[in-house]
Amino acid sequence: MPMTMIQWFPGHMAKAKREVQEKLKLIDVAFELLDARVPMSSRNPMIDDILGQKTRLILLNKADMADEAVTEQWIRYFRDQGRTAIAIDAQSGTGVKQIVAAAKEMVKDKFDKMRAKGIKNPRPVRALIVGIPNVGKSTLINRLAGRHIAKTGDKPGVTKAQQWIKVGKEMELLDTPGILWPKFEDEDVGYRLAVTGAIKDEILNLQDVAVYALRFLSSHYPERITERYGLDRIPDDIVALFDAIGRRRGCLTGGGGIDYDKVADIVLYDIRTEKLGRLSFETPALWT
Ligand SMILES: Nc1nc2c(ncn2[C@@H]2O[C@H](COP(=O)(O)OP(=O)(O)OP(=O)(O)O)[C@@H](O)[C@H]2O)c(=O)[nH]1
Repeated sequence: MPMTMIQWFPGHMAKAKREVQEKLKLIDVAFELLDARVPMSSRNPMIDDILGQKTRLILLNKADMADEAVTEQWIRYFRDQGRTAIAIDAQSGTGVKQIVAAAKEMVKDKFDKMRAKGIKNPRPVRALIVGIPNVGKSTLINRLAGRHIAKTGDKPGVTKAQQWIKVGKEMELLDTPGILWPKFEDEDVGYRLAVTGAIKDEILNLQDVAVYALRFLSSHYPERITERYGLDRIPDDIVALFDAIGRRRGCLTGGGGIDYDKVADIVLYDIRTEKLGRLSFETPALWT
């Protein structure tokens, strides 16, 4: 469901939190699904409070689109905080096999205790996926299930019983993920989610989003910009950069000026379809 379909009023946030906490009672491990390109911006700001002491595995999804070196930095960053994070691509399945093994390892003590109490064959490890909209929860559920599980979404008045999806013999996953909200009040977060396509383009001004993206890319990946748009160098002035890309791409208005909306469209399209290569829009250094 696109982000715009969900109205995150305080009451809805409280309800979402309550729903996730109800589900936590049923599971051994929570999979916190983040976007590898923007792990902090795609994180729920209250996640530590919501998950409490529940065993948690961080999954950096869409790693296929992220800068590999930066993803490694994030894995180390989380490790330094005592958390386990693994990079995955739910769409193609890369890394997904590691999930069951990592989850089993994390709940080993709990299951060893069950065995010590005389339970010979403890039940499969039970898990729940939580994450903000569009981070890939349904894609991962389908990937782990090995088949298509219909999205349930919020249907007023329809309460559906929780179903367990079998993931091989050793794991069971709740069929409905926990949907949480991102940190709306932070402007950078909003822009990063917009650049990566998690927030619908209608919510923010497209030119603003492209300005944000080009500024970031100019300082972090300058050669990608110069190569892609055939520029000798990146102009210091952002309008001059829009002009240069616009001229290269023939984004002209009737009067011969530059069509900035068109330039913004092209740049964001190029980012989201990997025409500029694999990109990460935040590094741990920005958050420490
Ligand atoms: N490149 C890439 N795209 C992915 C990956 N996982 C999911 N996607 C895409 O991301 C988009 C959102 O995926 P969904 O699975 O619908 O996300 P969701 O978290 O269930 O979204 P909501 O229903 O809004 O909560 C879809 O277009 C997916 O195809 C991935 O690992 N790599």
